[in-house]
Amino acid sequence: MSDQSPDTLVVQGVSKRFGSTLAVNDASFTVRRGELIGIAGHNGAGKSTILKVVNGTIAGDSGTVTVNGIARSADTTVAHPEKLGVRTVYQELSLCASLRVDETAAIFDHSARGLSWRSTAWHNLRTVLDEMFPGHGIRKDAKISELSIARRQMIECASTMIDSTVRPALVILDEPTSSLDAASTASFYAYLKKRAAEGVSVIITTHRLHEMIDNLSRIYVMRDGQVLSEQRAEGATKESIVTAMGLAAHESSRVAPIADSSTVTTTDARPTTASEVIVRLEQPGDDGASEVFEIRKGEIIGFAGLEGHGQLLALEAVYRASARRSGAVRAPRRTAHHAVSVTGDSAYVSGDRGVRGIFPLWDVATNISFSSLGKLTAGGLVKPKAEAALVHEWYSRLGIKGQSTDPITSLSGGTQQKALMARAMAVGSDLLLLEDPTRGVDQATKSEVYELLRGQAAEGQTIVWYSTENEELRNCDRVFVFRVGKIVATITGADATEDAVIALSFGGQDVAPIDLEGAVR
Ligand SMILES: Nc1ncnc2c1ncn2[C@@H]1O[C@H](COP(=O)(O)OP(=O)(O)OP(=O)(O)O)[C@@H](O)[C@H]1O
Repeated sequence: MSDQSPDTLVVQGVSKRFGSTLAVNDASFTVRRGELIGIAGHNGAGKSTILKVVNGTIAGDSGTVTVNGIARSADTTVAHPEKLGVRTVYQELSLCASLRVDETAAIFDHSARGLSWRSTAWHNLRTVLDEMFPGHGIRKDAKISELSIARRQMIECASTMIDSTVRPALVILDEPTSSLDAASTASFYAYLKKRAAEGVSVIITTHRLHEMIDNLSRIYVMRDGQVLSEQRAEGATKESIVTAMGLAAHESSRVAPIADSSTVTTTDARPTTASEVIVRLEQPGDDGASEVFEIRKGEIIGFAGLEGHGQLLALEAVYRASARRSGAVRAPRRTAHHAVSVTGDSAYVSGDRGVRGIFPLWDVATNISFSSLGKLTAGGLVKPKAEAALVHEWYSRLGIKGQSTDPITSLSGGTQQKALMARAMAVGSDLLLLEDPTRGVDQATKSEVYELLRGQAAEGQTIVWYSTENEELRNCDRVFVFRVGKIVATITGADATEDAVIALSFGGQDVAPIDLEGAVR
């Protein structure tokens, strides 16, 4: 890039307060033309807030924001940031559930006019989607409500790059890959690098720190509202970023040593103990005989694979097959690929916290205690002290910050996720079913969550854990890898490296387009 080009973004001295919370404190940073930069920080550090002040969605209290040489006071909002070439993907996805994909595309694409507006908009969106996420499998007539969270995330990301009436100059991506698998994430960053070379500037926040290090040029680190340091991505390490965030730079102690993927064992990864079988998944084998996969009491099992290959369908089937009471058994549940039976009750942490997770009108405490009210009740009335004690316990176990009487929506995204984890873990069910449970959660808390899960498992709770973050699968005892709806490999957690999981997901061959989950989630 020419040194003569003006910086795409200059943020100077921006502050923003919500009541007693100083969310952003005198923050300054710069993004040059064609740069991919990251903003890292602990949950609640102020990342989403500063980005909303930059795009003018919310008014700051002080400071200035200069986009492409045009300065404005940070205390003014902007009605149409896209007219300034500023596009944003928010952490909480914002697509309208009742629209079709092509109708959704037209909202972002102001060049889609006239009788053929739908097809113009779809053509422009699909052009980006095909390059950003090859094999995305998204149809123009699908309703947004029918799409998985990963596919909605893909649509939001692609929509920022459509060359509409005003070309994108600054693209702001708040946790854009939090539901994407490794293959989609890799193609996404390859696309961003190409657009950056054409002059588009990009700001990304993510708690997947290795993504920042591998793909961006500079990383700003926020801590308690302040932009405290800047690191060149080349040379930065996870530890250097976590330390700058002010978090203990401890990796999970039990994470297994990285195995050589050539030695991955796929045939003999059976549970080592002979404890009670809690989940039984049966699927037809290639030779017509059925294959049975058992999950035993106290095991941590990962469900892995490329997005949309049946992991979530299986996880939901396990949930639906579980009983209302601990220890009870229900009739097996049949899906297209599996017959599932479960002994005992379960609690489920949804990966789609905006739609299937939080109760947005309730306070934090009620969001946490809701699923445990049965054990907090006497004579039909909730015991306030017992409820407060439960909320207090989980606040401290997961390091939740913020008043428990505040609306859940006033918490940062990662902190809301912690509240959802607390809700499910507090139930004390036989089975804990996790769908990308650490989505948006910072590195230090992740390590604590991993430890908590191991503690729960040691006490006899069985955990089934779907994750798009292959790195965290190493915390599992065993990992089931799915391809085209079926379990194709079972490996030990120690063998579950990113390379091994990807290799098994593809199975050394082209897999069918990812379209198993889309129509049902
Ligand atoms: N609308 C709001 N009302 C009240 N407080 C808010 C509001 N939005 C954000 N906050 C507070 O501002 C602080 C910064 O939140 P922000 O969402 O910017 O953090 P973040 O760095 O993006 O966190 P995360 O990594 O969890 O997404 C938090 O303490 C949060 O509770």
